[in-house]
Amino acid sequence: MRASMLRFIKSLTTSPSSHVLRRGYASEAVPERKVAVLGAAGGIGQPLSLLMKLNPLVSNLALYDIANTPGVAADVSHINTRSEVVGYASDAELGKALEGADVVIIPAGVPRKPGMTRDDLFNINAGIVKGLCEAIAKHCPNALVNMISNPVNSTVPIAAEVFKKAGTYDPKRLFGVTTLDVVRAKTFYAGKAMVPVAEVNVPVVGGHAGITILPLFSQATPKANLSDEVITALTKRTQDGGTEVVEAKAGKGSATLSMAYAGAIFADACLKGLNGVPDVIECSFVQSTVTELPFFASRVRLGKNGVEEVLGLGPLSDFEKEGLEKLKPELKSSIEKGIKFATQ
Ligand SMILES: NC(=O)C1=CN([C@@H]2O[C@H](COP(=O)(O)OP(=O)(O)OC[C@H]3O[C@@H](n4cnc5c(N)ncnc54)[C@H](O)[C@@H]3O)[C@@H](O)[C@H]2O)C=CC1
Ligand SMILES: O=C([O-])CC(=O)C(=O)O
Repeated sequence: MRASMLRFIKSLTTSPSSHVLRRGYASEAVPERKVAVLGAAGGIGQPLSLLMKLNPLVSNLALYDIANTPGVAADVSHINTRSEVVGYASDAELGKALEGADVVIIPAGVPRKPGMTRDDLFNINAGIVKGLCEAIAKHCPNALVNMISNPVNSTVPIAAEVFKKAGTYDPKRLFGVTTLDVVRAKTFYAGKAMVPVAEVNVPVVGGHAGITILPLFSQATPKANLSDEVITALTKRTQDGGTEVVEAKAGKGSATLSMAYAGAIFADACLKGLNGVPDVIECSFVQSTVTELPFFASRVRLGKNGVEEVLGLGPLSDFEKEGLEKLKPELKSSIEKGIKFATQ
């Protein structure tokens, strides 16, 4: 997945776009696909919009934000790639931004500052996500929704409840984006295992906050003989990856560039699935029966209707089994908090 993303970015800088459209994404003509980014002018939204503009699977790119959209949309629209770009700048234009969207990516909302948990964002972001999901239910109920706004462990259940209330809920079409956890786990593992990072695969399961993020390094490939101490340290660094960036940015927000990259990888996977590309698998926080919790992140096979199959956890080490039991109470309460907010 990552290799193909790098390939298409490289191809865009060396080839005319008509040429790019014929490259390896599908054997037949590439279908029209509309992607809407909600929160497009933000720290994540801007580089994510750029990356979606570079994606040859996108034919229409709708950029929506409540502030600074016209500048971002004008800027991105000058790039000579396939998609047509339209900016939507106010609540009144949200419906038009969403109409006909195949994939809606939501990085709208406030980011953390040092000392905050993701849950501290709940009071502001829950309301933002609820409003945006009500509009999605109305204007593009069949879209695949990629939820980036934190706390993901609660915003995904909020979205599900909003869609249930509107009568449009399809669990196959709602995704919490946890790809950044996978991106980090791959990078950190490659550094310790001394293997080429592009070849690394590591599933990350659970949720997207602190100890609810559970990287399964026992299943990492290429295999490496890492000590228990190193695995413990790698696990902690992956769980604290967001905080590492928040602290380094010292009050100027959280991960934006690596998140845009991760969001673009996940949206690309959704588009490939919609287009019928086989064996597209990514980790995501989805409605799940993998554990007793109603939502859980694990590997998911993507297809023409969104989630084709939620894959199981596979064999876990004792350390991972312990981590799984430890994360459940926190994840459960974050899920319940989201459901309560949306149903009250
Ligand atoms: N899932 C993940 O792995 C990650 C999630 N995040 C989360 O993504 C969210 C956004 O982060 P940043 O882009 O850094 O924040 P930011 O503050 O730079 O950008 C947020 C954007 O959302 C816009 N916005 C606010 N309310 C809106 C609404 N009702 N409709 C449309 N747009 C609206 C703002 O105008 C702003 O442009 C945060 O909640 C952050 O915690 C961040 C990194 C990783
Ligand atoms: O840590 C944060 O607040 C942002 C985030 O979710 C991440 O970087 O994983």
